[in-house]
Amino acid sequence: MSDLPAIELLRLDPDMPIPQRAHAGDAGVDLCSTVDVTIEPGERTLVGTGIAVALPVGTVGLIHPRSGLAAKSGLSVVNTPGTVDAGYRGEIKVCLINHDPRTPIAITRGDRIAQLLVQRVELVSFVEVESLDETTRGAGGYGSSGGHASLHAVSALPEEGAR
Ligand SMILES: O=c1ccn([C@H]2C[C@H](O)[C@@H](COP(=O)(O)OP(=O)(O)OP(=O)(O)O)O2)c(=O)[nH]1
Ligand SMILES: [Mg+2]
Repeated sequence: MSDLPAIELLRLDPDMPIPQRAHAGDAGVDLCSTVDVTIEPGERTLVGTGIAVALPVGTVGLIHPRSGLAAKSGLSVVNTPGTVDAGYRGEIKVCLINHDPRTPIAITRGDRIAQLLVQRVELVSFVEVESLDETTRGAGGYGSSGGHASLHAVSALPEEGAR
């Protein structure tokens, strides 16, 4: 499926399964937690996956949340997507967060808690210049193109008495 050679993978925890695609052609392989842990609402925790890999230079591992768990329980990854550098040989860990405001999330050892994608990445260099070329966007960003009028956070509205 990929032009890249099979990626060397070490199981630091031999009980963990080799990360698998749920379906052929899926972008990510699922990563499992090595620990039992309960994450309280709004809390985060770093969990091990028992897996280490040797990614080829010119690729990056990206750790994404699983959408089903996100929708059902509010489980996500704090630094989504997590970046696994090609030179990293340590255990892949996942910084999980419970976004649900009320309900704790119980993780059991072996649960599939996140997914790892491997992508090619450009290892560009940078050159300092005096000015940049002109574009139609220019320095406009952070909403400069409009269209979010109805999406402002409630806290951004003026106080009741001030309206
Ligand atoms: O979700 C993640 C993110 C990172 N890592 C590992 C692999 C990665 O190569 C290393 C460093 O990650 P990153 O560069 O994002 O963190 P940093 O805070 O900049 O640490 P460092 O100073 O080690 O680069 O930590 C993980 O295991 N899981
Ligand atoms: Mg870094």
